[in-house]
Amino acid sequence: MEKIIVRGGKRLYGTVKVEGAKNAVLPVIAATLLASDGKSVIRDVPTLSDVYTINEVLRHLNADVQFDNNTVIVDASRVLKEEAPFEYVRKMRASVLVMGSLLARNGRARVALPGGCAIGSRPIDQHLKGFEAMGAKVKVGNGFIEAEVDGRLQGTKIYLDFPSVGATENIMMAATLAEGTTIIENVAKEPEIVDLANFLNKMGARVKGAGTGTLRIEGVDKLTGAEHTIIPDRIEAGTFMAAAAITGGNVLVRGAVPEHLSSLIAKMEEMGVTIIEEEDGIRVIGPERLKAVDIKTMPHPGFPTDMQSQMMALLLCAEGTSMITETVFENRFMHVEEFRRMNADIKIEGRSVILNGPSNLQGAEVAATDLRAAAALILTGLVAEGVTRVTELKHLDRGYVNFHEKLAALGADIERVNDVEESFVELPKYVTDMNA
Ligand SMILES: CC(=O)N[C@H]1[C@@H](OP(=O)(O)OP(=O)(O)OC[C@H]2O[C@@H](n3ccc(=O)[nH]c3=O)[C@H](O)[C@@H]2O)O[C@H](CO)[C@@H](O)[C@@H]1O
Ligand SMILES: C=C(OP(=O)(O)O)C(=O)O
Repeated sequence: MEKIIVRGGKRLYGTVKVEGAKNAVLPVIAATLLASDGKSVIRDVPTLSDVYTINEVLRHLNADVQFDNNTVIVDASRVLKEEAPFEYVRKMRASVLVMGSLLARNGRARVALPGGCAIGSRPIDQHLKGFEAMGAKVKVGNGFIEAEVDGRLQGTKIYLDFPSVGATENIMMAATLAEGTTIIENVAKEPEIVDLANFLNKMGARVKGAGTGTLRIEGVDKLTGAEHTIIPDRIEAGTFMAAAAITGGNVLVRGAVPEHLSSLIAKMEEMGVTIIEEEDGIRVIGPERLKAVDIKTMPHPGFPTDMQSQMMALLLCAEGTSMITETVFENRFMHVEEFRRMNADIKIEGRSVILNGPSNLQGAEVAATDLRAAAALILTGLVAEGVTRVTELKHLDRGYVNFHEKLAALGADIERVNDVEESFVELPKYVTDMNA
């Protein structure tokens, strides 16, 4: 079994470079399906398992996809198939993002129902409501969602019950080729939405209002492949900012965009962390003692749910009582039990978690429950007494490229091993004394 093994106690120093954003690149690759002409060239693509999965989905749909040197090249000009089967959607829920493009391009899409996952039930009713409002007939049965439209989708007005990131993206993609104008209200304002809109506009779409609460999309007849560079990953950046802060280190997170990270920066400053905006990134200097704060996750520009577990790791080390309230997903506290295995003083009360810090954290064998939990457990291992072993690394590989190598380059005592290769055998004290 693969594990990451961390020995706590090292402060982190140096510079770490942020990759392109996972949550931007997945919808952008899905959007390349809209181009009936020309190739799309997407740069700064991270080598994540999710990227390989979305590329496989596109290949299955009959697009030609190449991925080399952090660049994805897609030629979707051939006739596309219409079905994204369960084997892909099971691996990665974001596979559902091909639905809007397929429906707009083909008039028909058949995508396996995504189902729930470790962080919640995650329905897609808002995506489907949007497609229906644009004239599609949507049928759910036998584990699939089928959407079909006679002729073109029709521009219309859609109000989302919740500013869902995926629904905003899926409906926006579908609307680019609709007849007439689509106005979507109460949309998500995440930087990844803006990145997708910028890419669509380079393809010839007419999308206005990205980053605000209302999108206005004038449908066009045809889209063409375009070139685009993906924005830096604000969650990977935030995770390294947390790594610097938790170890009392001094790290420049190169490529981090301060405007994408305002809520995190504000909370970290409240905790006593020094944040310096430099020309090419954000420098984070951890204090000797972190202060307790309260956090509530919200849609952007609120505090991101994807940083909730990493902040929990940080707050375990803060002095005083903190409360974290999760409002975006109903079940994103699976990591709490794993923190408890590391001796964390933490309890769940409804949709909140109460932490009494600082906990006397101890290394333990823990399992990642989702990708951000994987990162958070590793962060905790950086400061826990003794050795922490983190398993279920398939989650980590969905969202982080070379995570342990980047931490090791900053001075962490960390390695990734297969069980049989594990080199951190705990030797009895008389042996280490003899070797000293
Ligand atoms: C690939 C990607 O970009 N993933 C991100 C995206 O996920 P995703 O796009 O799935 O997240 P959403 O914003 O859609 O979901 C937010 C909330 O809305 C609910 N909901 C959503 C759609 C819907 O039709 N009905 C409904 O009830 C969800 O169950 C959840 O409780 O945004 C989340 C919220 O910032 C992030 O945590 C994920 O990292
Ligand atoms: C929850 C996340 O991703 P996904 O929506 O792909 O599961 C995440 O990036 O933290």
